[in-house]
Amino acid sequence: MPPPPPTDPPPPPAGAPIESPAIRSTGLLVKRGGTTALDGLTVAVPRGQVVGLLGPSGSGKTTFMRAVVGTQRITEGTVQVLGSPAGSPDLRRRVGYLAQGAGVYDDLSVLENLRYFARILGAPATDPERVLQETDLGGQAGQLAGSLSGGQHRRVSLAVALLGTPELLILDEPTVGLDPVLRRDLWNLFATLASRGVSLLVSSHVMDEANRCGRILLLHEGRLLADLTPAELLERTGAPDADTAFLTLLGAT
Ligand SMILES: Nc1ncnc2c1ncn2[C@@H]1O[C@H](COP(=O)(O)OP(=O)(O)OP(=O)(O)O)[C@@H](O)[C@H]1O
Repeated sequence: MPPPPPTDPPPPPAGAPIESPAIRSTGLLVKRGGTTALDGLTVAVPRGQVVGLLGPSGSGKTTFMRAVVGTQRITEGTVQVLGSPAGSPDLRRRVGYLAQGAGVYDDLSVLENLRYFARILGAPATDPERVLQETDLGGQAGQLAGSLSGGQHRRVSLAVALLGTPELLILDEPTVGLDPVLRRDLWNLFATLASRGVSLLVSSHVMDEANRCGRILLLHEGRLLADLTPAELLERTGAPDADTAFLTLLGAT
């Protein structure tokens, strides 16, 4: 009998310590106004995977992402990103961030926007063309950003986040407003980037998208409800799909 073909190593079991994670937060407490947005969040995001950050509206996803990129004032705790404290100057070019409502210049064309941001980041001159193709915006290169559809506009912001080939991508709801074909294409792009070693943290409301992630972090009221693989999510809850599984977990708290 020939030996069985090599297979990928299995993902670490839930709760196993992760060596040298892309992101590690410890006891992260964030108060925004009178609200506790993150309530002592301790979590590790592994490298080289697509990690989904999921949870209901107001559960703290955006706040966590802001803490990771260093734009969120932290009340207590620490966040380490690629081995440095969040917000360190050396992380600026190593981390790409797609914020909710991320701004591009509406009075510049798509390509002009990308060239502008590439210059600021010191990205290679060939990068704008590359990210245009990756986000399927080649046909809109010369169009003013202000005249794009909502989904196209969102993809320009995503293209900006991809400039410079960052090691870590923080993408806050990148697939909002996109049709199913574009959503599928983007998740395929995320998987390709992860296979090249890029670490991705991707937030979503759409539980269905959990299935496209290597690992998922479920947030609820600023706390970590679960840290597991999509298969473990279904196994643990006995639910037929991610939506039902999440509702089951929420009901169990
Ligand atoms: N600028 C702010 N001032 C006060 N409270 C805020 C502010 N921004 C967010 N919050 C509160 O912090 C908590 C976490 O919000 P956050 O935006 O991180 O959640 P989210 O999971 O990203 O939600 P959504 O999916 O709706 O974007 C919520 O209770 C929210 O009301």
